[in-house]
Amino acid sequence: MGMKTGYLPETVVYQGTTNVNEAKSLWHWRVGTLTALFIIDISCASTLYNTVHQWNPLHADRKGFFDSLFHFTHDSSDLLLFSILRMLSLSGLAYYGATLTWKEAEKTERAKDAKSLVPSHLKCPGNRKNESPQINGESKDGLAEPLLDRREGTKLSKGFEEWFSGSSKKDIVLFMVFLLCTCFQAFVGAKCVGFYFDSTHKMWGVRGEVWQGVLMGSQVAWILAESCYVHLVVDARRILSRALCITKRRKDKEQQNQNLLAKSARGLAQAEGTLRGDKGLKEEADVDQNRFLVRAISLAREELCLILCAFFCLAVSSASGLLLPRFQGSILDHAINNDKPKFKTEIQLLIIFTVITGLFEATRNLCFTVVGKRVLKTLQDRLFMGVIRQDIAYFDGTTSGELTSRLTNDVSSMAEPINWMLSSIVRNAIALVGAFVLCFSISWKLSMLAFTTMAPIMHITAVYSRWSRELNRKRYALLAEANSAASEALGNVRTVRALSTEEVEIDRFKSKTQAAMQKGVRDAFAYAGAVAVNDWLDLGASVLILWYGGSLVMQGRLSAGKLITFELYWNQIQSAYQSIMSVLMSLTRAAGAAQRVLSLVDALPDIDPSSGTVVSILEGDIKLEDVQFHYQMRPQHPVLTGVSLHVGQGQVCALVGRSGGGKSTVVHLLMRFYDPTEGRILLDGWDLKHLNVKSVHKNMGLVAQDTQMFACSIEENITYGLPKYTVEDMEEAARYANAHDFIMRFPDGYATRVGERGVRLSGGQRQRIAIARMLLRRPRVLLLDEATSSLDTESEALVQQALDRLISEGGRTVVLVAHRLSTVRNADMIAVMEKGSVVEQGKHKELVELNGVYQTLVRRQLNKVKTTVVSGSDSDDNSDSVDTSDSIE
Ligand SMILES: Nc1ncnc2c1ncn2[C@@H]1O[C@H](COP(=O)(O)OP(=O)(O)OP(=O)(O)O)[C@@H](O)[C@H]1O
Repeated sequence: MGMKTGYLPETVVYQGTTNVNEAKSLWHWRVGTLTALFIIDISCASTLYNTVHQWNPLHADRKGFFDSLFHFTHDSSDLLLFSILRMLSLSGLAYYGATLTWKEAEKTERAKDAKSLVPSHLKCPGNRKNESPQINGESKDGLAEPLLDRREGTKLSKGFEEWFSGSSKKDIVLFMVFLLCTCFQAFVGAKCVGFYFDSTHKMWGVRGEVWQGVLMGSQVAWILAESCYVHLVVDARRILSRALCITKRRKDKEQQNQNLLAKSARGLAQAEGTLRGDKGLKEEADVDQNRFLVRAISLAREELCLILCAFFCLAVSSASGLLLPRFQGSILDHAINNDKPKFKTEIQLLIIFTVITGLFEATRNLCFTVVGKRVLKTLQDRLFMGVIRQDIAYFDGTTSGELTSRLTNDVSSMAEPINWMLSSIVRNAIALVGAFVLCFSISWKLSMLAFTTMAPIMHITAVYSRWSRELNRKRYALLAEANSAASEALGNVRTVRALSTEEVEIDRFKSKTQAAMQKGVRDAFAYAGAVAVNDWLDLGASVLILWYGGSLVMQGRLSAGKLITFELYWNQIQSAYQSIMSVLMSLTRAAGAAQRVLSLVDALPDIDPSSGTVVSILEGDIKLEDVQFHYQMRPQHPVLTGVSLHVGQGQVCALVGRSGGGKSTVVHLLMRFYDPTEGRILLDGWDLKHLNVKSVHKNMGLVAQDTQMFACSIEENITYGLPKYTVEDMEEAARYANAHDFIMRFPDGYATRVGERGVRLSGGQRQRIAIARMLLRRPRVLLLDEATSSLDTESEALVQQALDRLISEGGRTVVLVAHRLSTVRNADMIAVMEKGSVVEQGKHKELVELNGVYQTLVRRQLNKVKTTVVSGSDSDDNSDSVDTSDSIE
């Protein structure tokens, strides 16, 4: 089951419950549950009230403290009273939370309609044009209060803000509700086991016991219903904290609000580390432990044979394991009764079943561990596939450190619980249910009493899980930031050393790990607290069992062996429950990591490299029609504002202009790293958007400004991505790029390893290898983005020679971001770019005669050359990309 990943408006990241209808349906569902519970509760209590019963007559003569406390007569009016009290308090709180939820969610909904105020590229979904809400001031109905909500620093309506101000207040209320339910649970439990039904009224006796059972069962449900209240509050907050909303109407503040809204929207649109495609931000669906469980199971499905084998072993070991306490109890009974033959048989059976259990347990463990390891591998592969296919826009908004963290930390955190979850959950679930049934078969009253502690334990675990999930999500994000800081520092280690900023980098790294550690410690404290309270409750249950079970033994209504069997089953239930809980808790912890992993595994890129029409050979006719573009990380800064350009087949087009004019961006769009925001790019008359990117790239060669090398040999770098090649071809390409000679001077020749990102080569050498790589592919369209920028004058001349040769061969369309005037001068067409558009276009001579930007550009550079020659120093102004190393005259 995959998570849906849909587009979001650029302004808002919605997650989970986001609209009023959903909030209302949640509310209805939960209120329905509460009402049903209340009806069961009241009917049981009133039925018991009318049933002939009394406090256990065996205790009638006692006059201790507890006896006076629990000195019930025939009626159980106290039960009724408690039911009503509890129902009123819990429902009242839930209702209050829900009412606020509605109000605020409706405000949010209305606020979304205010999108007409937002600039078109920052619009929210939904539209009701007849309202013009504002951020500050009063609404036309005078009801709404300032309501501009961001992830942090939420500014909500007064009542709601007050309600949520100080989470301690909320926690106290929740704790009180929990306490109320728990106390009542204990009270009803103690009272019910003490009921004695008049045996002369047989019908009443049976019914009474049934109602008694249902009433005690409903207690468990009641305590869990407390979570209803928590959910209402949490959902309300989620709705509010995830919506960007405005609610007011006041004309004189419209402009201010627009700016504020656009600013907030930009904040979200440019947020780093968020999932984005070429078309904008994407929704990362929440992964809670249930979803995680489902995904884990679907991942493990591929190992069906091993899993089936493991389940078979599990079934055998669980069944024989469940019988062990029975043997242990009856061995004790036979020992007490001095029944030697039966004693011997039972001992033999115990040994046989112990051996069987151990054997199948070990096999089960082995199978599940192997499955776990395979799942980890599948997950790692899928994540890497998911990451590498993302749009370039996604990589603009993230760091390699963050991605490495996902590939390492997050994947192993996610896979770790899967490892033992498979083996643990099912085994313990079987043990839990089996022991539960067997406990009831021994004594239902004893079971009822013992289970009164179950609901509080479940509640505490659930509260901790909720809290811990959020905390761990933040912890993993901090770890990713630490990773990012480390890889950035290590990637730029020369700059760090040159500027002696080691301490700065260490502090940066430490601050992240420290924050992550603090969150981990908080989690450890909370975990220890939850475990401690659960252990106490557990011990309390054991005391109850021994107290009530012991009195049953003393009355002769239960054998000592059965009491021991019960105790053993109870321990089994406890340990099975705790194991399940610790798996669920680790699932909770891992859910944060899972969200980060699965969001990427599921996210499909907007520009899918393998879809679209496949072209085998491109002619090389390029047309840009009114192309507009802005980068997502800077949506307010249009880079191309309407570029129209036609480069015919076999033509050479030089893009020149000031730095930042958008020349490289044109090259990026031609490579389809991004799609234009408006306008079209046509290749041989085909809209580039409809062509298969992979097939287009086979026909295109790009040499970019920043040469990218892999940490392998020179040969592997030159032939990168080619399934077949001959050494002759490779050497020819290297010769063409004037790289062969320097390569052969290395002792290992083409086998020389270049180090990470080619650090063992000079910039010029790297660039020549990149050119050789491109030449070997013999592309129909060459894109040269300042391909010789890192070369010294001598090697630049050599490389330029190679490029000129290639260009002069003809038949290839070349788009080059100009670096040398000689190349520019010879180009079939020169396009001068300024502020995102082509301001002049033509041949060198025509442009010089035009006396416009091009001429100014050239003239300024000529002056610069003269100044440099006169002063004998280099100019530090590199802002123009037409080099002056050649004279144009
Ligand atoms: N990935 C990116 N995200 C956001 N903005 C970007 C990105 N890449 C480039 N820009 C911005 O886009 C504008 C155009 O950049 P571009 O690299 O196309 O200019 P250029 O004309 O090639 O400059 P130069 O001659 O210096 O290489 C610049 O203002 C730059 O800051």
